[in-house]
Amino acid sequence: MTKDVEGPAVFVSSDQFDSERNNDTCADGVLVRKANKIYGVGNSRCAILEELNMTVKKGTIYGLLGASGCGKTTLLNCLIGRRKLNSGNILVFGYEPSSEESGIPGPRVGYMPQEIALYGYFTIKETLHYFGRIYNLKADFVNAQLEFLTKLLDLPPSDRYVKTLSGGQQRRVSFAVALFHEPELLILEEPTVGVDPLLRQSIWDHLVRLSVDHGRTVIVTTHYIEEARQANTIGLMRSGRLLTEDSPENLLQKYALFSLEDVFLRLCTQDFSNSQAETVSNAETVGEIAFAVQQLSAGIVNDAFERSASQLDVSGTPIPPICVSKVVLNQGSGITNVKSGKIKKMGFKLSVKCDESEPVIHQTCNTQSTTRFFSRHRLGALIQKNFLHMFRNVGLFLFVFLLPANQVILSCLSLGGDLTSLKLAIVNDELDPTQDRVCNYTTSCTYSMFSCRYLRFIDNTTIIQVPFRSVEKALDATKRGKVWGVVHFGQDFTDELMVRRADGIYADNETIRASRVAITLDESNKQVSLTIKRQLIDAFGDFSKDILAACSYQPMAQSVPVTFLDPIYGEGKPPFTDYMIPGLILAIIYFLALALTTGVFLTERKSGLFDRSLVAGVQMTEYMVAHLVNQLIVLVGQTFFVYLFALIVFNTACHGNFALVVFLTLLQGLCGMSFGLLVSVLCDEETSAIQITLGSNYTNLLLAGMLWPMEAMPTYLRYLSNLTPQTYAIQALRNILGRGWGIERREVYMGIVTSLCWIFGLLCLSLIVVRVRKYTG
Ligand SMILES: Nc1ncnc2c1ncn2[C@@H]1O[C@H](COP(=O)(O)OP(=O)(O)OP(=O)(O)O)[C@@H](O)[C@H]1O
Repeated sequence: MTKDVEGPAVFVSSDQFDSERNNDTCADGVLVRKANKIYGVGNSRCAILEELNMTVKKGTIYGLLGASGCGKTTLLNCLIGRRKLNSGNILVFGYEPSSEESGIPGPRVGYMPQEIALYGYFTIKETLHYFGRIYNLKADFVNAQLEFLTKLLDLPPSDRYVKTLSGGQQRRVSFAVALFHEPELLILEEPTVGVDPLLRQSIWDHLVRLSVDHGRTVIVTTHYIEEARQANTIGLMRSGRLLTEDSPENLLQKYALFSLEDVFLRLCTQDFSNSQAETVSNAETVGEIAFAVQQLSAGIVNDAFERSASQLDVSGTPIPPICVSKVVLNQGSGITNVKSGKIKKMGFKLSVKCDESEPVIHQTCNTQSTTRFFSRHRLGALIQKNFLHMFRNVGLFLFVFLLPANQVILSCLSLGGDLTSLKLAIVNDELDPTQDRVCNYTTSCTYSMFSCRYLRFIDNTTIIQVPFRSVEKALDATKRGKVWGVVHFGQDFTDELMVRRADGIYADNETIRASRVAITLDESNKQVSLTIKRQLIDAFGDFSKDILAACSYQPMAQSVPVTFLDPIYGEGKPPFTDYMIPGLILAIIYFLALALTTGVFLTERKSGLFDRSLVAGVQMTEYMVAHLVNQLIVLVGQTFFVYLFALIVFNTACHGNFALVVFLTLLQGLCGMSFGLLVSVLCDEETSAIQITLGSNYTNLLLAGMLWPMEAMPTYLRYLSNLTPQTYAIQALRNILGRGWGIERREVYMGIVTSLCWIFGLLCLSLIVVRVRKYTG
C-alpha cells in the first residue's frame, strides 16, 4: 500500500468499506428535511434550526458556510447522531442517524469537531492506533495511513506527544483522525484553520480526490468562504436556515458577482430585508408595530448580519424557494405518499431524486455496517486509554492510589488519641512549711497530707500540675489561658475528709465543703475538660483504694457501687479512631471515586473527546464499563493501602469477615463513581460540578454519622440521614469491624442493599439525563 501525496492519487481504501462503496444501489447522500432544533426547556427554549432543508449528493463535497452561531455545528451534530431534531427528518445514506442499521455514529463517518478533541498524553501514533482499535483496523493499515497522512498533512514525528504540539499541528492531527479510516462520510469543521495556504490547497486537493476517485461524501464548514469554491455544492446558512444551496459556479452566475463572499452578503441582505418586513407585518397592534420599527432602526439584528452589515448591498433579489419534503413510502408493492413528519425507518431506505427534492423510500439496502452494542476491541481501546492516562500522569497516579491511605494515616495519628500535657493550676492550702506541713511521700496507713497523696495518682502525661500560691492568681492564669483550670485543697483537707468519712451520712455542710477537692475548669473545650474530669475522678478512686489497702481494709469498700464488667463488644477504653475509621474510610473512597469520575468524564466531554469517541461508534455502555474496570482496579489498590494502614499499622479492630469489609468498601467506591457519572452528565462546567460534589460530600459527612453518633441528631434528621448513600454502609462497616456481625444481620445487609440500590439508581438516572439532553441540550 503506497501513498503518494505529490503525484496522482493512489489512495487505497480499507477492505471493510469497499463492499459498501461499490454497492451502487446505495447512491443517496445526506438529506435533511424541515429540520427544527430547539435548545433548552421552558423559558430558556431557543430555536436554532428552523425548517431547514439540505441535500448532499453522495460522492460530492458540500461546503456549509454561515456566520458564527448560525447553527452549523448543531446541524452537523444532528447528522452524526449526537443530537436529535425536535421535528423533521435526517437521512444519511438512506438511514436515520443513530438507527441500528445506519452505522452512524460508527466507522462510516469521520468527524473532525471544532475543538481539538485529542488526548494530550498520547503520541500522534498512539492517537491513530487508539482510533484504529475503536474501528477495529489492522495495525498495518493504521501504520500505512499514518505514513501517508504524515506526508499529506505535514505532521510532526509520530512519537511526539499531542500536548507538546502547536495548535495548528494539533488541528492537523485531529484532521488525520477523521480521515485515516477512510469513512464514507467526512464531516469536517473548519479543517483548514491555522494552516498555511500551500497545505490548505493540498488538503482540498485530497478532499477532491476522495470525493471524485473514491466516492466519499464530504461536508465541510469553513470561515474562508473563497476556498469553498472547490466544493461541488455550497450551502449558505443564516439564523438556522439555508438561504441557498447550489454549485459555486451557479451562485456566481446567478447573482452576477465575482466572489462567494459577495454572494453571501447579498443573500444576507435580502434575508435581513425580508425579516424586517416580516417583523413589522407580524406586529398586530400599533404599539407592537412601533416597537418593531424602533428595534429595527436601533440596529437590533442578528449577529451574523452585524458582522457584515456595513458592507451590505441592499438591492433585492428573491430568495430561492426552499424544497419541501414529501416522501414516498415504498414497502413491498404498496406506495404511500407521506407528508413531512417523523419517518419510522426500520427496514426502509430513503433515496433522493435530487433535482426534484422528492425523497423516496426503497427496501433496505443490506450493506450498512451496524455498530454493535458491545465490542471487545472498543472496550480494549478504552481501557488501555484510561490506564495510559493514569500512568502517564504521575501526579494523578499518586493522588488516586495513595491519598486514601494518606488520609487514614493522618486521621489515625491526629484523631481520637489521648490528650497530653494539659496544664492545671494546683492551689494547696494544706501545705505550710512554717508549721512543718510539707508533702511526704509515704505509702503507709498514715492519715496526713491527703492532698499530696491524692495528687500523686494524677497521670503526669495527661496533666501537668502547676503550683500556685493563691486561688486568685490561679483563676487569673486560667482566664488568660495559661492553665485549663484550678484544683484547690482547703487548709484542713485531710482532717475534714477523715471527719466526713467517720460521720458518713451525718456529715454536715461545713465538713463537706472543707473536705472537697474544689475544681474550677475552663470548659471552652469539651474534650479537654472531659479528659481532666475523668483523670481527676479516676485519680481519686485510685487514691482511695491505696489508703484502704494500706490500712488493711477492703480497697473497693469506699468506691462508687457502679461496676462495669467485661464488655460484650470492644475494649474497656475503646480508642475514638475505632469509631471514626469506618466512616472515614468509606467517605474517602466514595469521594475520590466521585471526584475522579466527574473529572475524567467532564474533561472528556468539554474537550470534545467524548463526542468524538461516540461518533466513532463507542457506546455509552462501553465507556461506562471501561471506566468501571479502571475504577475497580483503582479501588482495589486504594482499599489495600487503606486497610493495610488502618488494621495492621494502627491496629484498628476487625472482628468480622474481612472479605465483607472489602466488598462493602468497593461497593461504596462504585457508588461514588455512579454519582460522579451523574454529575458529569448533568453539569457543563467544572464550577457547578465542584459545587455539587463538595456540597453533597459535606452533607454526607454530617448526616451519615461519620463524625458523631446519629443518636445525637434530632429524630427528624435521623430519618433524613437514611437518604444519604453512605449512612447504612457506614453503620454496616462499624458493625462488621467492631461487633463482628455477618451478612445475616439486617444492620449489615442493609449497607450492601442500599449501596447496590444507589449504584443502580444513579446509573439509570445518568442514562436518562444523557437521553434527555440529546433532545434539549
Ligand atoms: N447545548 C446548547 N445549549 C444551548 N444553546 C446552544 C447549545 N449549543 C449551541 N447553542 C447555541 O446555538 C447557537 C448555534 O450554535 P452552533 O454551535 O451550532 O453555531 P455554529 O454555526 O456552529 O457557530 P460557530 O461557527 O461559531 O461554531 C448558538 O447561539 C449557540 O450559543
